[in-house]
Amino acid sequence: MTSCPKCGELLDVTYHWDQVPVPQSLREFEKRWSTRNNPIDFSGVWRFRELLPFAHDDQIITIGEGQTMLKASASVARYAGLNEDGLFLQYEGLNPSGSFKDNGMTAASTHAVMVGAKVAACASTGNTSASLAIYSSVAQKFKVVVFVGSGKIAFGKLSQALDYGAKTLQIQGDFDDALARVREVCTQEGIYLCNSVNPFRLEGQKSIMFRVLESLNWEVPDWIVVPGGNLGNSSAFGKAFMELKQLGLIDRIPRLAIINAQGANTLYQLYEQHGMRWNGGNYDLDQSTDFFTQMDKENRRASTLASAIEINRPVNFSKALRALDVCDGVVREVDDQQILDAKAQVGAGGLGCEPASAASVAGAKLLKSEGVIAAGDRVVCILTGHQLKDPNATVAYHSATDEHMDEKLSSHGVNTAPFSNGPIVVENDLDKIIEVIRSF
Ligand SMILES: Cc1ncc(COP(=O)(O)O)c(C=O)c1O
Ligand SMILES: N[C@@H](CCOP(=O)(O)O)C(=O)O
Repeated sequence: MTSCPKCGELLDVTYHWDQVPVPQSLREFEKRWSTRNNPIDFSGVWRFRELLPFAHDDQIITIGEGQTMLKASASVARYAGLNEDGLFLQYEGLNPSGSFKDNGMTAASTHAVMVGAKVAACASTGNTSASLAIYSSVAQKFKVVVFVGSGKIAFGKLSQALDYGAKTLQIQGDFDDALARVREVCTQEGIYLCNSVNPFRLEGQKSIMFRVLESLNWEVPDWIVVPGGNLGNSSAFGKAFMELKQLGLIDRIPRLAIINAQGANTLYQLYEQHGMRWNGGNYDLDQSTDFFTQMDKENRRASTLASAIEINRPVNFSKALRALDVCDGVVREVDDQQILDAKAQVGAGGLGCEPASAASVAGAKLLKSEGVIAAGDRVVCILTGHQLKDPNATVAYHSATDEHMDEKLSSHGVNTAPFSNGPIVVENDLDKIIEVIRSF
């Protein structure tokens, strides 16, 4: 069960903190750096286990997730208009399945096995399914069924789920349809659901913020900027900071910027345009209900090249409102042109990422241009997924010219490729090749 049978709201994990041996200072977690030969201490999630204390050590299923890094990028900072030492990229593409989802899936898989699940399922635009499938293939404790919308998954991601042995159901419709359906199926069949409706998954995703703080020598940055899709990450980040503050482990909370793609901007519309707020959970439900009724009436579908955030009905909507409240947050939308341009800058300026991830950098640039982020702020952009996840979008961007744009790009409003770095066709002739190389 992932939601309250009475009100339908998603469940949340809460702890009796007074019964948990929480360290007095975050620095105490550094002790685990020297015991990294223990798999639980090696994990970038479970080495913070006192902050997600729902499993015993011997129950934890880990495959070395969370060995990720925070890296300053001067060139991406310049692109965003920030001071050269002020922009950091939290690179979650280093996870075993290549996206941030592994932080959550180690926790969800652990809980699935704790409750004796034999089958787990998810709907996915690709990364959730890749992550769930790899945990199942390593743990060998439960089978996996994945629901994907037709034509809505990048091949890099689909190939992972297939290879890791998940059964994949391609159903008519998009991610929102697939998620609604898998929720029904899981309830009816008693299957363990691993989307971000699962509160234990979000417990694991809190650790991304613990590692950001750790990399900044436990100093709180000014901003966390994250792409917003189903809003699991933003919800988890808000919970992480809320709990750290309650526990007295940090003295201030960074501001949170959630960046929607323009073609999938439900949160942006409801938060920034309709002024919806958390208000202790007593937000005006009617306002969102009307919004979604209208969405259904018009059969309004999410549409963006950043397929991982092509989501119109974010299930964690209400938890994200809480996160925005905790973190004095803002929401912005960026279009596909801004996303792909930012992606090319991230690629050329360190690490690389998939399209959805680059929404964070595009969003930071936008917020700086609006004066919401100041040039001297310390800004952490979350790069949620590996560069190899969606090669089609990348190659299309780099091969496009102003005269000749890829059809799919232009149908999504991407009409120029200012940072294009496409292959140069050159005759297989030594002199000609050298001439080209010398011209760089
Ligand atoms: C690469 C990538 N970035 C961002 C997101 C959006 O994250 P969230 O759903 O937690 O908002 C997803 C999937 O949801 C994703 O796969
Ligand atoms: N981008 C996601 C969409 C599903 O989100 P989830 O966080 O609810 O699992 C994916 O990779 O499938």
